[in-house]
Amino acid sequence: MLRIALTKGRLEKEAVALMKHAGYDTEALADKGRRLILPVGDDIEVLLAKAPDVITYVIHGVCDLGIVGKDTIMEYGGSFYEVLDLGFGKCRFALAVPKGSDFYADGISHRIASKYPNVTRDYFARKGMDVGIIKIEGSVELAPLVGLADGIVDIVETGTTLKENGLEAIEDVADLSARLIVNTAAMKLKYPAIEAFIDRIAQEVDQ
Ligand SMILES: Nc1ncnc2c1ncn2[C@@H]1O[C@H](COP(=O)(O)OP(=O)(O)OP(=O)(O)O)[C@@H](O)[C@H]1O
Ligand SMILES: O=P(O)(O)OC[C@H]1O[C@H](OP(=O)(O)OP(=O)(O)O)[C@H](O)[C@@H]1O
Repeated sequence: MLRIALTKGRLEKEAVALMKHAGYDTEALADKGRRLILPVGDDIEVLLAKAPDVITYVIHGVCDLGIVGKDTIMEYGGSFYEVLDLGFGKCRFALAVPKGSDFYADGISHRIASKYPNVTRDYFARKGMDVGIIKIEGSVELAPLVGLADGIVDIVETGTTLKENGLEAIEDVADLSARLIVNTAAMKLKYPAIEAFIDRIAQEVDQ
């Protein structure tokens, strides 16, 4: 039996579609109601969790595999194998500021709001810049609008949220997409089953 932690929300639908195209029986996932653990055929069960919790379940070994965004992997890290770029959930991390503002002008403070403080710290550390980081849980675009921050590091997909709130991306931080991760011990102990799953999914991703 393999147990897979799947990020619920935005990544869920495409992850389920990918498994279905790979030949897995995803009927229970399509009609899940409020259930959080769903069977996929006889040999797999899928657990639905918030993104950072997917990593927690995989690291602790209660799930063998996980499907999670690269954003979450970059922010939380941990010891696991990242085996496949699943090719959906494509977006990017960007640094965005109020349109027309000069973030790097002399005398400007560098307060950055983000749901991803570690990613933000690492990004500016690589530039040799010490910035103030304000952790925000969502709708991060609000922070510069009300003067809480000078800029944000956040996910950008279409750019609509930035545009409609008078912000502009000035630097790309990283390309993001959904990834398949594997618990390190499970990779050894359940290798044949895990390899078979990775192969079937990888074939679909390539197409
Ligand atoms: N605009 C977006 N475009 C593409 N992928 C996105 C976008 N926003 C988030 N994602 C991806 O989907 C994952 C889950 O995002 P989702 O918004 O469903 O959950 P969340 O970030 O935990 O927010 P919430 O608290 O609203 O559930 C993110 O970790 C990221 O990988
Ligand atoms: O470039 P866009 O296509 O506009 O997408 C980007 C938005 O999507 C995400 O927010 P989400 O809807 O998950 O809400 P949140 O801000 O509460 O996390 C992200 O944090 C941006 O706000």
